[in-house]
Amino acid sequence: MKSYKLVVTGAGHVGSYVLANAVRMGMFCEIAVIDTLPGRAHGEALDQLQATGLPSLSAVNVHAGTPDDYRDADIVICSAGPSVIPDPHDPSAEPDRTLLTEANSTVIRQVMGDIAAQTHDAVVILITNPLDTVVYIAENEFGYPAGRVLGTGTMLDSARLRQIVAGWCQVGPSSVQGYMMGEHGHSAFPVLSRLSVAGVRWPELPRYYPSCHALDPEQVRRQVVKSAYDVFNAKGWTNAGVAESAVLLARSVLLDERVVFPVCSTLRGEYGHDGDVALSMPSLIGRGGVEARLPVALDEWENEHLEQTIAAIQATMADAHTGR
Ligand SMILES: NC(=O)c1ccc[n+]([C@@H]2O[C@H](COP(=O)([O-])OP(=O)(O)OC[C@H]3O[C@@H](n4cnc5c(N)ncnc54)[C@H](O)[C@@H]3O)[C@@H](O)[C@H]2O)c1
Repeated sequence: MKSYKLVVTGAGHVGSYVLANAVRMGMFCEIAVIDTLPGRAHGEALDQLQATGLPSLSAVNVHAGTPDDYRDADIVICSAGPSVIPDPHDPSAEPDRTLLTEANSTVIRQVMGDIAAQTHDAVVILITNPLDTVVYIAENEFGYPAGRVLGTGTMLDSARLRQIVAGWCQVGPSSVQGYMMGEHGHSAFPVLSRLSVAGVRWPELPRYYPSCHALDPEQVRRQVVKSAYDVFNAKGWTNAGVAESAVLLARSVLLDERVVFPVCSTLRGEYGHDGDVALSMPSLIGRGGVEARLPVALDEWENEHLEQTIAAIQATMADAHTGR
């Protein structure tokens, strides 16, 4: 029977949560943890290893790793590199993730170089921001096979959207189908033309769910984008939603689930773009990573926002000296 190995690269607020969720998922027999901060990978790995002494967890060989661990990895989840930090003088500030472009384009080039030197088989799931530019660099600068590099992208933004709509309708979030597209950042937009609550489309929601008032798309968009900063400004970082997204993606790959998630990858002809931008859109996830992108037709407002988000991502890509 095949036993699966995960490498978690970057074991800060996000990576340590990924590690905890991955241990609890019970699908990996080995997890290697890599971090440049002395002691961090060892400490996080040892902490999780000790937790496996409890009967609720399966036995997992969790240990500090080196780049050699990429060689036989099935999955790599990377959250290496700094995050933006709250402004102590402005508790409602929304610092743009693109502030990280210079630092994290260097980090991803180093990490992806290490991965590509050891394997072209592992599916690499990226979290590091600015996510879309980081994915573009990793996918296009290292000769890695198509589909095997992806970013959690707007999976997290989409979870926030569904949770917010569920609150408006007073239903459980699993009754909401819908997603955000574009940049994992300020220019992400909701695809309301495709959103439904158990089949009831967006314009009809107030009729069936009186607590849900008609809102224009821009208000929805702003609320979802702001919701990230509600967490960020309160606790200093975000980690729960993105860690769950990454581990869910890992499971979908390992089980070849062929489920559709809004993840980030480089467009190859979709929406008239071929190899010049990476963004999140509905994508089929299976054993090969991103097995297909599904370019759903968008309405006029959504198409305008698609162009705006592409322009925003390409500006960041230019700052990172990548792209065409
Ligand atoms: N995509 C998303 O939805 C999402 C959500 C939250 C955070 N993030 C991003 O994830 C990243 C990590 O966030 P965090 O809050 O965990 O930050 P953090 O500062 O707590 O942790 C980052 C870790 O990366 C390590 N690191 C730095 N360079 C490294 C390298 N070259 N190799 C290995 N490890 C390295 C650091 O030592 C640190 O432990 C940030 O870029 C953040 O913006 C993305």
